[in-house]
Amino acid sequence: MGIEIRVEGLRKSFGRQVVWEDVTLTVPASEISALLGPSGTGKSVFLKNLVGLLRPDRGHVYVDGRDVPRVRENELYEVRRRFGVLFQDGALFGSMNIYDNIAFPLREHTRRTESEIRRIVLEKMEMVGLTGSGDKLPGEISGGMKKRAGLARALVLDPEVILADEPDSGLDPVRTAYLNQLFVDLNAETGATFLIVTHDIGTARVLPDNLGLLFRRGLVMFGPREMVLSSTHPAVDQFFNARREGPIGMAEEKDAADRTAEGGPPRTLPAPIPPQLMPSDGRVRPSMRRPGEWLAAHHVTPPPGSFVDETGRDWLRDWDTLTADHQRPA
Ligand SMILES: Nc1ncnc2c1ncn2[C@@H]1O[C@H](COP(=O)(O)OP(=O)(O)OP(=O)(O)O)[C@@H](O)[C@H]1O
Repeated sequence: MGIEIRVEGLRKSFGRQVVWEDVTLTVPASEISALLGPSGTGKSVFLKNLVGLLRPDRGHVYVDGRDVPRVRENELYEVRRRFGVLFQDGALFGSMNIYDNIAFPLREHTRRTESEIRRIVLEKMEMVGLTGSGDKLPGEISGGMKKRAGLARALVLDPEVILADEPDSGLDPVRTAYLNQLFVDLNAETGATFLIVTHDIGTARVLPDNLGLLFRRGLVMFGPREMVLSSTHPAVDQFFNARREGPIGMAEEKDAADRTAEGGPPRTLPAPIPPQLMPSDGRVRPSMRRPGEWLAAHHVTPPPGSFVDETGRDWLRDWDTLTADHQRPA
């Protein structure tokens, strides 16, 4: 099962450059959360602070009662064991085949026998769809396969939290859709907490239970997907609707406060909220909310056309029928 990560008043700078300050949020246990933000807003730095690879200037990161920035070096190892981290490029060892790459954390951090290791590695390879590719070197496989190999390696120690830094960067839309489905399926199967950094608004709109946006040295918003996708906050609306008008500029130095006035109010309605991805094996994830649940509870009207999928099915209206079908064994 997953664990929650509670972040309080976190600040990080490099020299005189403040990356972000006063970041406070709770990444809920066993849910899928995604963190977005313009380039350079410190998303990768944030993930590194969670696992103690970087130390914040101040603030707390509570993981199961331990405050990560303040644990001793030997305790840090215990904390890190609970995380599986998928780095941007998969971070595979180029000279090792895929099997040995995936087996690496087990050989390094456990006393398991080679036959136990083999069972675990083959199981994780099957989970990510890499069965039969164990003998290949990283240089011989595609970018998408490298990401899945990195994911399998992140899974071998059965982590309670999975952090993935731009797992979809460089992938075509079809591979991205498969990878997103894989995240949903893994979350349903393992119950781990997922925090995914992505630039892909398509991913952000359909994959997570919760969404966050980093901008202007802070966390602008973090909360349920429906809340963020229906928000009228200028930066949130601009980012998740990919608009030019709004406070976010071409480069960080153009992200000046007065851009809101410059851009003026958005001239078009926000995009409809799509239905969330469901596990492919017919399960319903515990954190999966009814479409429109958050909106109804907060008296927010969703943008027109929301919750209708590409086949024209209306998930808001027909949720009971659609999920009844979904849960019926094939
Ligand atoms: N070890 C470091 N030393 C100094 N500065 C750093 C270090 N790591 C990151 N930075 C700076 O911190 C800022 C945030 O970097 P980070 O990689 O977290 O951004 P990001 O939001 O993940 O960007 P992108 O979306 O482009 O990947 C950048 O200005 C970067 O140059």
